Parts: sequence; C-alpha cells; structure tokens
Amino acid sequence: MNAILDSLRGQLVVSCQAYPGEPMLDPRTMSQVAQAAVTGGAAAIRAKGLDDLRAIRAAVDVPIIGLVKEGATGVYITPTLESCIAVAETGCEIVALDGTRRDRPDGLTLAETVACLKERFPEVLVMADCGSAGDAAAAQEAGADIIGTTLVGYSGERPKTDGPDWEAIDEIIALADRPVLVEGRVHSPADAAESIRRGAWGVVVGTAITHPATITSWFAKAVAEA
Ligand SMILES: CC(=O)N[C@H](C=O)[C@@H](O)[C@H](O)[C@H](O)COP(=O)(O)O
Repeated sequence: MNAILDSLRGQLVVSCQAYPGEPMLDPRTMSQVAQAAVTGGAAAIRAKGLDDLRAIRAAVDVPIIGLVKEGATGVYITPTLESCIAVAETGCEIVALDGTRRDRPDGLTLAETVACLKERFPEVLVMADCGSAGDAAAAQEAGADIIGTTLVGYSGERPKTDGPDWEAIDEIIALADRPVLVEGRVHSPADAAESIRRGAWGVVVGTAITHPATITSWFAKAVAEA
C-alpha cells in the first residue's frame, strides 16, 4: 500500500478554501487555517490555488490534496493537464481534478490526463472528483488512485442534498476497488463518522470547519428562527 494512502485511512482531511471576494482569500490566512486544522487532528489538507498551495506546503508537513479552480461552472476543478502539472509543481502529494465524464476544456480524456501527469510526476497520486457512481467507475478505469464524491450534487447528475448524498456515496463505495474519500456537505462530526462507517477510506470536510461566513449563517438563521 502506498504510504500516503495508508496515512489517510480512517482519517479526517480538512479542506481550506476561501472564494473570490472573501476576506479570508489570502495565502497566509489559509496557511494559518491549515495549521490550525492539523493541530486539531487533520491527517491531510485539501486546498486550492497555487499561491495558497505554496504557502500551505511551507506551513504543514501532512499530505496536501491540491487543486485549482478555473471558473465555477462546468469542468472547473483542475480541468486541464497544464493545471494538473502546475498543482503538482507546488509539491502536493495528491492532485485533485475533475473526475466526471464531461468533456475537458483541453480536449484530453481523463485517462490521457492521468497518464501524462503520472509520467511527469510518478509519485503523485490522483484524486478524481466524481459526481456519480458512473463517474467513479469511469475514473477507476482512467487510472485515478482515489475516488472523491466531491461533485455529487454539483455536476447535474444528482440532486444537491442538504447533507451528504448517502445513496450516491453507498453506490460509489460499493463499486470502488480503491480508496473513496467522502467529500461534500459533510456538516457534522456525526456525518464524518457515518462516512467511515459506510466504508469510506477517509472523509474531507471543508465548509463546516473552515468557512466561518457559512457557519455563522447557520447559527444566525437558527437564532432568527428561535
Ligand atoms: C463542489 C466544489 O467545488 N467543491 C470544492 C472542492 O474542492 C469546495 O468548494 C468544497 O468546499 C469542498 O469540496 C469541501 O466540501 P464542503 O465544503 O461541502 O465540506
């Protein structure tokens, strides 16, 4: 078993991301958030953007799942081979990329993208962010090392549930012959634990740990409705 994959087994990964226009969109801030997450028990960090990735690489020793976002619709998570290479060059152990069956903007297939990235960075692992069980099956075939449920509810194939889409998650875990990281709307420790109980290799939590504006809105809504 690969040592990086081994280190993620049964573990929590924390996604540290801020979005355009937000005050926390700053590499130093994100590296501090990542350090705090590691202190709290994160076995790895997921992060986006080359500047954030470099700052986080300098601040933490745990594995990093890196990505870039190019736009916010369609295929936008590390969508091209060029963007995958740029992420790998920051020193990430794992490159996360769109793992759906949609056309990629550079015209390459997922299999071609994975093969070219691995030829250049043989040690790097590839996490395919999938939107359905169909995507997961295709991503395995294409050579991804890790299947992520990241895009379930965002790619048009599945409705966006309030919490994790357990039906899709169960299907993906049942068909996968390699590690599945449950990611997407895991909003509580109970959801995170449930992911592991259902057979996830690990679980990735973003918003509920690292996005104070959203967390605050949950509390503000509850207080307003009290
Ligand atoms: C769909 C998409 O673009 N997801 C992104 C992937 O990196 C991030 O915006 C999410 O925060 C991340 O997946 C973690 O999920 P959640 O924040 O729900 O715990």
